[in-house]
Amino acid sequence: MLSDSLQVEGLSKHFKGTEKSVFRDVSFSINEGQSVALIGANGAGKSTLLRCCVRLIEPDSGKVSLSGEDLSSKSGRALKKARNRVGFVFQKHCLVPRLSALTNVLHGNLAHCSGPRNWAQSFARQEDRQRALDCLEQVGLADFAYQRCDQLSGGQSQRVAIARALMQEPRILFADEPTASLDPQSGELVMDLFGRLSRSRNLTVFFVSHHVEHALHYADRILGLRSSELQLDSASHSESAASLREFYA
Ligand SMILES: Nc1ncnc2c1ncn2[C@@H]1O[C@H](COP(=O)(O)OP(=O)(O)OP(=O)(O)O)[C@@H](O)[C@H]1O
Repeated sequence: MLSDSLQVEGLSKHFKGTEKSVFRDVSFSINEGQSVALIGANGAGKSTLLRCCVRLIEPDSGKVSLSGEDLSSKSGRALKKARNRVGFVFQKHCLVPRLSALTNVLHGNLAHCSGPRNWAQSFARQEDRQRALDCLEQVGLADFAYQRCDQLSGGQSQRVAIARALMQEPRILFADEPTASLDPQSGELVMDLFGRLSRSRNLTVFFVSHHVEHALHYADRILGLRSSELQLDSASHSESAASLREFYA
């Protein structure tokens, strides 16, 4: 499986009409197959940074590259194509509730399709349906393929959202507080899944979390945003729950 590295150089963002910059001059890089956690207090700028990395939010300055390919200079179709290499999992899983798990996962393939957007409902090719079933199998939900998503629990829904991201065949996965709405056990399941995917597919994973234990256990490296700066970039084995909690003080 191909995976991407991420290089971020001197990224800054200031929203118009607000007093101070969300972050200034942030630089870091993530190697292929690495799992990296981003921590920081509420409002520190974690979601904004994640989105600026793929220009879902436009940074004011700085450069972002995927495996050395500069995203900052791209626009239109070229930017969309590069972005298709990035899978996104959000805190709110954004599934279509009345559709089955399988159809929602098939939507992950839309980025690679040129035909009409409603094809996924009934005209998916057999090989795509099989691939979607395989993605559901990987997240342990093969038996729920034909269940409507509004009949799934929060943890199951989040795993469908991960299967949808996998359907896109991403080379790097961004996850923004993927366990925020889950109970501790479902949260562990989802994080275990990221760990497994990172190892088995050599998938690069960049996730935001408020759980210092998740950051310590599931990430190779931990980044921390505070006072508009990247103040922590450290191997997780050099940190402890106490040292990370201090970061929130
Ligand atoms: N579109 C926007 N316009 C103006 N300000 C914004 C916008 N989006 C975010 N902000 C501000 O930028 C700051 C960082 O927000 P962001 O959501 O990135 O923080 P966060 O670290 O992800 O927070 P949380 O842990 O609460 O999810 C906040 O002060 C927020 O109010």
